[in-house]
Amino acid sequence: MNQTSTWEKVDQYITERLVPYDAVLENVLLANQQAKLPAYDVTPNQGKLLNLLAQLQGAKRILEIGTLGGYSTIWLARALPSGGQLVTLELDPVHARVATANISLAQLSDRVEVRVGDALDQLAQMDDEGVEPFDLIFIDADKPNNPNYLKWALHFSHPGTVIIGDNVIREGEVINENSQDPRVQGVRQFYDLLAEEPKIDATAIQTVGSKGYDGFVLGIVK
Ligand SMILES: C[S@@+](CC[C@H](N)C(=O)[O-])C[C@H]1O[C@@H](n2cnc3c(N)ncnc32)[C@H](O)[C@@H]1O
Repeated sequence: MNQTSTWEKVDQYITERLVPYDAVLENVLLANQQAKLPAYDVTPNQGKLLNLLAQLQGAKRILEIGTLGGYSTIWLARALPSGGQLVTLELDPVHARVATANISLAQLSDRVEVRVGDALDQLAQMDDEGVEPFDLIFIDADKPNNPNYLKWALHFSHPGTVIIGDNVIREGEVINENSQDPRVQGVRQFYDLLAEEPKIDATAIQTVGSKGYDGFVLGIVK
């Protein structure tokens, strides 16, 4: 048995025991498939981890960069207390439309705002609007922009804000300094920035993602 398949089998074992079947989330994935969205959503086990981290943090305000069909959005928004708010940023209007319908299906429209457009433009606009800091920020969009998203995440944070970044292992390619893949290089710069940034304390955990062996960066703003 190779390493990746062992990880996948263990992940399946954990999911079967600790992530109960959820009709809404299953329908969300079906709607994404029917709308031909790429299947880049977090896995059920990763979704549950996001939900638990938001609960552990007591997050009342969450920012997500990269919505797709809203699968991770729903996991995160379910952790919000009443009156809580989640803002999610998505470039593709088709993805945003599917996500909006899925969020409505999950009965979370009252607490989720889907903002359509390039995330860097949206973040600058949010700054102009004087949007308040967030308690938890999930970065999961175009990986070459991860260093820019981290800078914005720090800008929209307060001491104690949790910052999470997805796809930071990339089947182990992250350790290939000569990789020609701009996503790998974006993630490597993300690590470099985290390492040199005194405002954040971070590490990464290896998990199984939608495309196999992958992981999350987890950080807390000092
Ligand atoms: C990996 S998917 C997000 C998956 C989602 N977080 C989930 O787990 O269900 C990345 C999303 O980021 C969006 N995206 C890519 N570049 C973007 C950009 N510059 N600004 C905003 N969204 C972007 C893509 O269209 C895609 O829907």
